[in-house]
Amino acid sequence: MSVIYQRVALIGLGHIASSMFWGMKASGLADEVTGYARSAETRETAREIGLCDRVCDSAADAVEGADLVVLCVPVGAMGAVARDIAPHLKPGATISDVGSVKRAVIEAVEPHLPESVHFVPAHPLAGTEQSGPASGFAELFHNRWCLLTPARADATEVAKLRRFWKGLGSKVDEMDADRHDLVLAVTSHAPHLIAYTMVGVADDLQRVTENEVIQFSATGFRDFTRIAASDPTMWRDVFLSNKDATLEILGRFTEELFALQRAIRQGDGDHLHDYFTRTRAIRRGIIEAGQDTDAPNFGRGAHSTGRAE
Ligand SMILES: NC(=O)c1ccc[n+]([C@@H]2O[C@H](COP(=O)([O-])OP(=O)(O)OC[C@H]3O[C@@H](n4cnc5c(N)ncnc54)[C@H](O)[C@@H]3O)[C@@H](O)[C@H]2O)c1
Ligand SMILES: O=C(O)C(=O)C[C@]1(C(=O)O)C=C[C@@H](O)C=C1
Repeated sequence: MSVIYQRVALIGLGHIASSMFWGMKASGLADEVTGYARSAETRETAREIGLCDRVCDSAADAVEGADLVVLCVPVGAMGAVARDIAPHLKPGATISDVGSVKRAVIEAVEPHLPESVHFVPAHPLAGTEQSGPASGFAELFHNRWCLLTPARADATEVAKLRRFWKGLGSKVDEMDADRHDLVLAVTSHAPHLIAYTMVGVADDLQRVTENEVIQFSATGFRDFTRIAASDPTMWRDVFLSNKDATLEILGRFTEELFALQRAIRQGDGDHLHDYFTRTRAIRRGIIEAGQDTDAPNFGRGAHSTGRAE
């Protein structure tokens, strides 16, 4: 891979930024990567582990001369960061972000940006329950989608950012920001809230059963505990920033849950069996379409229908 942006600035040096940095180094996508994080402790850790070619003590220094600036902070902090860096941006630079919500980020960031820069918000659909500067790894984005929701940019700059994310190993697509927020409310935000709730319920119960819940927890529940270990600041901001879509999905979820609850109470086995048959077919369809790269049989007889470039 050849260099796509001479200088890249990462603002916020946590899980996603560190994965981007190691990925850029592995693929040679940038000549120099500068970084800034708000806490002195994070900047110190970054220096110790060699995260970024240059760690700066201010966001202004980090973005000076950068061709690509990526905001990698919690969604609720994006607006304030954009306001702070705006006067220091290089004309012609592309500003992007990795926030899990797109409409709220566009509304918070765009008003601060000078006319002379491009703004191409992005969301890599990849991550783990880890956070912080030491948690990143170069392969995080491999074979994962990265969705771009261009706000103010010409086609050449959007295409350049597409190439950049492809260079990090992602499949890239474009989406309208509102559509993105609704889709992600279904596939990521509501499931996280459900995992948080289930682990909270188990914790309450544990006080009654003294450790049995965790000791004998099955694989499904362990997956819930992994998700529920995700960063509290990040997820607080996601729910507060994607309020309408999340509440819409949770409303539908609650209706379905009540229907299943009634079927159990009334002994309506047909309802339960039909429902589970439908959901099983959905999972199998995803695997057959080759869209679940984690599935044990991925790549065996699977064909891709993705629109990745
Ligand atoms: N973790 C995931 O699974 C995942 C996946 C895709 C997208 N995202 C999005 O990526 C962004 C970063 O998430 P992460 O997982 O890397 O979080 P993280 O907690 O690992 O890192 C966030 C970093 O931002 C810094 N920070 C916080 N407020 C700041 C501010 N005002 N100014 C400067 N730095 C500040 C923190 O010190 C930390 O270094 C979030 O917007 C999140 O929604 C996360
Ligand atoms: O695998 C996980 O731990 C994740 O939660 C990653 C995940 C997701 O829901 O898939 C979480 C939030 C992001 O915005 C993108 C990816």
